[in-house]
Amino acid sequence: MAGEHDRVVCIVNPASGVRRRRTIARRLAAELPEAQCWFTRHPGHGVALGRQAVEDGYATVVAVGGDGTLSEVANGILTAGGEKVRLAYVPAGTCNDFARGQRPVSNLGGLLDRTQDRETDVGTVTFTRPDGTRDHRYFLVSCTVGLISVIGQRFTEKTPVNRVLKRLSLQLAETASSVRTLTGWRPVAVRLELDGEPSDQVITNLAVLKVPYFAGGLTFGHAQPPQAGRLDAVRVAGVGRLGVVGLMWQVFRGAAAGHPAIHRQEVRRVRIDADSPLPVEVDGELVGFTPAEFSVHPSCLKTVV
Ligand SMILES: Nc1ncnc2c1ncn2[C@@H]1O[C@H](COP(=O)(O)OP(=O)(O)OP(=O)(O)O)[C@@H](O)[C@H]1O
Repeated sequence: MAGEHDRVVCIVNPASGVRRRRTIARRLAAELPEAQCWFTRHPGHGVALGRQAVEDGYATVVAVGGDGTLSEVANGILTAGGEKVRLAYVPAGTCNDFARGQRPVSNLGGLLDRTQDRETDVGTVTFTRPDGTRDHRYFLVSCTVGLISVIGQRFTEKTPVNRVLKRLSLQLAETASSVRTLTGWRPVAVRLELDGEPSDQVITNLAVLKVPYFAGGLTFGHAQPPQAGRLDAVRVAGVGRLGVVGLMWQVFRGAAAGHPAIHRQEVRRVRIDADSPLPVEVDGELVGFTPAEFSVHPSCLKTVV
C-alpha cells in the first residue's frame, strides 16, 4: 500500500545471482515505488548499509540478492541494535537457501503487506580472523568447517590458475577446487564440544545449520529446520576419500538420508578446534579460522519472506 512503504529501504546486491540489475531495478520501481533503493558497491557493503538503514530510522529493510546479501544486511541491522526493524528478503541470488520452501511472492508490495512477520532465530559464530584477532558474526543459513570450507578457501585463492579458470567459468573453477582438495584430502582430528560435551573426533566436515538447505537446495538427507532455539550440527565422519565422493554424489541426488557417515544432532552450542586451524565459512563467506564457537539467539530478528 502506498504511504506504508515510504519508510522502506531496499538494499540490492547488483552482483548477486543471474538476474540482471536492470530487471530488479525495474521491478522495485514498479512494485515498491516509494521505497528507497541502495545498491551495494563491494563485498561487505551490505553490512554497512544495513547499519545505515537502522541509524536512518527505516522501519523495513528489504534485502535483494542471495543468502550472502541477506546475511550481510542482517549483520548490519543486528550490530546497530535494530531488532525491531523488519527484514524482508527477496531471493535473487544463486542459492537462496534461506527462502527455500517458502511461498514465493509475485509482487514485492504484497510481500510487505504480509501481516505475519516471523520471529527468527539467529546464529552467532565466534572465530579467529586472518590477522589473529577474535571476531564474531551473525548467521541465518549455515556455517561449515572442514572439507567444504577448505574447498571454499582454495576457490577464493588469488592464484593465476584460479584467475584463468574463473574467467572461463565459475563452475569450472569450483569443480577444479573441489577435485584438487579431494585429491589430497585426509580427515582431520578435531576437539568438538556439543552442548558442553567434549570429544576428540576425526571428521571430514562439520556443518552448523539454521535452515535445512545448503548450496542451492541440497540437504544432508533431512529437510526440516532445527527446533526453535537450536542449531543442527551435522558431522560427516568415518569415510575415506572415495567414500566422500560417493556421499557427495548421494547428496547431489537428494538420496543421502540415513547415510552412515552423516551424524546429526540438534544443539544450542557447538565448539570446534583443531591443531592446524581450519577455515570457517559463514553464510557462503570465508570469515576466518578455528577455534570457532556457534550458538543461537532465539527469536531475535523479525523477518518477512
Ligand atoms: N557490488 C558488488 N560487487 C561485487 N560483489 C558484491 C557487491 N555487492 C556485494 N557483493 C558480494 O557478493 C557476494 C555474493 O552475493 P550473494 O550471496 O547475495 O549472491 P549469490 O552468491 O549469487 O547467492 P547465494 O548466496 O544465494 O548463492 C556477497 O558475499 C557480497 O559480499
